[in-house]
Amino acid sequence: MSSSTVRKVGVVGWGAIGRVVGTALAEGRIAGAELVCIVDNRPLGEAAPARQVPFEEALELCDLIVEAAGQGVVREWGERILDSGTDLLVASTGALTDDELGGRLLAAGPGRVYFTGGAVGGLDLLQAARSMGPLDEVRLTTTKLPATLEQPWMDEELLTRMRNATGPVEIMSGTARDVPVKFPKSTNVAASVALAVGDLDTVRVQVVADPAADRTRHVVEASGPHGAYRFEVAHRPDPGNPATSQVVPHAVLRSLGALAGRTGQIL
Ligand SMILES: NC(=O)C1=CN([C@@H]2O[C@H](COP(=O)(O)OP(=O)(O)OC[C@H]3O[C@@H](n4cnc5c(N)ncnc54)[C@H](O)[C@@H]3O)[C@@H](O)[C@H]2O)C=CC1
Ligand SMILES: O=C([O-])CC(=O)C(=O)O
Repeated sequence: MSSSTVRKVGVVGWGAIGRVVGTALAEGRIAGAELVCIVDNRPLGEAAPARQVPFEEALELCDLIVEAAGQGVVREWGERILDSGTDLLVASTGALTDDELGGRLLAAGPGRVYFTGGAVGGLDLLQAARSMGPLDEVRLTTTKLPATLEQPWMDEELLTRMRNATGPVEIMSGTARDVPVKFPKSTNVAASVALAVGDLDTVRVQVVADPAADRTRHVVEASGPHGAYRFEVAHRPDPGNPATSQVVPHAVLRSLGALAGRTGQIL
């Protein structure tokens, strides 16, 4: 592949996802893509495999930015990235619960916006099913360790119930519009399912804290005029950041492989 076709990638967020993604890129493990720079709001020190740069500089250096930092970065920078002509691969899909932002990102350009499947599977099939007509019912149940679900808005009563739980405790139920706003680092999957089925309000989400959840579980159940679908995953959490499942950076790398033009894989 000539150097002009190699995607110049910047990783925003050097955490559980970004480190694995950036390291694989720096080691040349994704054909057609190279790591050019890293953006993070903390100093990274010398061990990072590429230069840490301010966001504005990343826009000049890269033609593809991987967001692995949080919903706030998508809100603050998404449109500017796309308007500069740089493509954007989003991990924090929960930012798209804001219809207005979603509309602006999808309309922005010349850069193009992509979403990784992240921690959840079956999105390709749900998109295919929805192309035949709207799904009637979609449910997501996410079960995680209680500590990964604690939020600043929770009152003492709820925190105590979660911390003292001896079995599963439902801590929120709502739609894919409501839930990712309340658990911004933990329920992006709800927004990803909604992106696939094309409707935030149809997706009913239940968030469960379970002290026995040594695996993070996402169960998607959907039905419509053309069939019924059920996908269940049970992921080992990242040891450094148990809110994120270990597989997520590898899902991002798979998305990057597709964007960089690798052949022979399932899209
Ligand atoms: N789509 C999916 O299935 C999943 C999506 N996510 C999303 O990915 C995000 C990142 O996940 P992790 O790597 O596990 O988080 P992490 O907390 O381990 O790392 C985030 C990194 O981003 C940096 N950061 C935060 N805000 C920033 C800003 N404004 N500017 C620059 N750097 C900033 C932090 O300093 C940190 O180094 C999560 O917040 C979540 O929104 C996480 C898991 C699954
Ligand atoms: O990693 C996971 O299993 C899911 C997650 O954190 C999210 O949806 O934000």
